[in-house]
Amino acid sequence: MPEKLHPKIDNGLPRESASFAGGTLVCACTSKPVKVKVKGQIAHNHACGCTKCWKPEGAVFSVVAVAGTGDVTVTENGDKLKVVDPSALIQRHACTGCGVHMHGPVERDHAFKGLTFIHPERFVEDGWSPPGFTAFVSSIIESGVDPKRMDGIRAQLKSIGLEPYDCLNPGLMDYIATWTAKKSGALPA
Ligand SMILES: N[C@@H](CCC(=O)N[C@@H](CS)C(=O)NCC(=O)O)C(=O)O
Ligand SMILES: [Zn+2]
Ligand SMILES: [Zn+2]
Repeated sequence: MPEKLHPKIDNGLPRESASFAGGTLVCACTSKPVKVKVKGQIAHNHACGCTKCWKPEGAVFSVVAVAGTGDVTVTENGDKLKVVDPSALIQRHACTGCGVHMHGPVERDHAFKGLTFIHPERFVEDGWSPPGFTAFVSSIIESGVDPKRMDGIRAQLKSIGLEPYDCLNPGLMDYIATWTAKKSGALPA
């Protein structure tokens, strides 16, 4: 019996459209929903098993991607947003009505500064770039997943083409390490 991991990955991955030029993220409130406009295609979309990213009801993983912070604008009912954890790297702005995280800019001095994390399943439009890997897989245990299920979950992720990693994928880990090395002087800036 396959595990239910996330509604957007359990029944085939969403299809990217070359004509997708951005769209509107909408929260789950039936009245006065928060709306966030994103310009252009998203990048580095992936499933994330960490405890901090917003997941829909019943999902084991979140689906999360980035856009340039300058391309992300709250357009409606932004007064409902509140930062979940002001001390976190990602400033996750959650809707106080429904709990959906609507945008999460990185403003601190970090390799990801200038990027905003978003949950593309909240786009009204189709055509956004699908997830390409899975991050923080071991972290699902912190949400209460029995460690005995891990082999099966990792095998399932591989079978759907979302290679499981226990941190980020090698490309992003190398990117962060390069930024850190340039900052410390271990590599030339
Ligand atoms: N094991 C931890 C991992 C948390 C974590 O490091 N999450 C990653 C992936 S979203 C991150 O970049 N966090 C930065 C932040 O939460 O601001 C958990 O599940 O809570
Ligand atoms: Zn809401
Ligand atoms: Zn996460």
